[in-house]
Amino acid sequence: MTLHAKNLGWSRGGHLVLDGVTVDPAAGETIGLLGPNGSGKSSLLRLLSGIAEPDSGSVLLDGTDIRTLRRRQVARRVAMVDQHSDTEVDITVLDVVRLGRIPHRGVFGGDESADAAAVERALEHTGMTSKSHRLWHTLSGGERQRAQIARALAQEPDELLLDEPTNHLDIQHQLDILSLVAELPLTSYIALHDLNLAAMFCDRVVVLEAGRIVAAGRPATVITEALVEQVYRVRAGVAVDPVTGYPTVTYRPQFSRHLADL
Ligand SMILES: Nc1ncnc2c1ncn2[C@@H]1O[C@H](COP(=O)(O)OP(=O)(O)OP(=O)(O)O)[C@@H](O)[C@H]1O
Repeated sequence: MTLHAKNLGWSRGGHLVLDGVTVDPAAGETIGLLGPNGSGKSSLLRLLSGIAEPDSGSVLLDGTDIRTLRRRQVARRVAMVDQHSDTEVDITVLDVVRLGRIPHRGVFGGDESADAAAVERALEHTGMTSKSHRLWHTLSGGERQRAQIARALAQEPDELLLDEPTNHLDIQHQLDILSLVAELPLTSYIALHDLNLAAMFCDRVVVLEAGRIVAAGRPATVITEALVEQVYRVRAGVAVDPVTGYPTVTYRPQFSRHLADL
């Protein structure tokens, strides 16, 4: 059940962006979306969030097509942090995180103590408590990213969609955010470029190439030298770390390409 992509097809500007994409996570799983630039990861997240509608196939939330659900019903269950989550308005971190509570407010308001507790937990989980009164424009890129993740966590979703959530974060915060997401009792889809982080934190990975799934399964099965070469056109060594058991990718210099140009 949970949030399920069923045979999704989506075209934009005469170009087939997603073609027959099916992903059916078990509740609580962390799904890594991998693939080169333009392979369709963000587009898949947009369809899963309901921001955009597929041309064919469907997105199912516990078996119900999300097109038949009200926006608020979806927003109470599904939170998204996209690559361009930003704000022009100069509000504080606390205000940004409080936005996550909007789907939980009814006509007569909401439960203020539940809202405050959810916001406090989200700030704490993302290490942003001490910065909660800072204005948005004073934050670094990584702090903004953590504030947006806090906003999504304050929403208390069952399903979390993250588009490259680590791209502005230092190593410590990359590991902190991904281990938090992996440990929370949420189903999450995370678009990632870092194959080693995907191997460490994802239960399953789905590899997209030109809008189609070319491999899917446990990271140790999917992340292989052959796959990295086929999908990313990069030579790499993949070894299983004897301590963690995770596959670890080491990239090889691409000298042959330069030599071929000489
Ligand atoms: N609205 C649109 N109009 C035209 N083309 C689009 C539109 N949205 C997406 N595309 C195209 O669809 C393809 C997939 O884009 P998408 O952003 O989903 O890829 P991605 O895997 O997330 O890439 P990246 O790693 O660069 O973020 C790209 O070729 C992109 O140019």
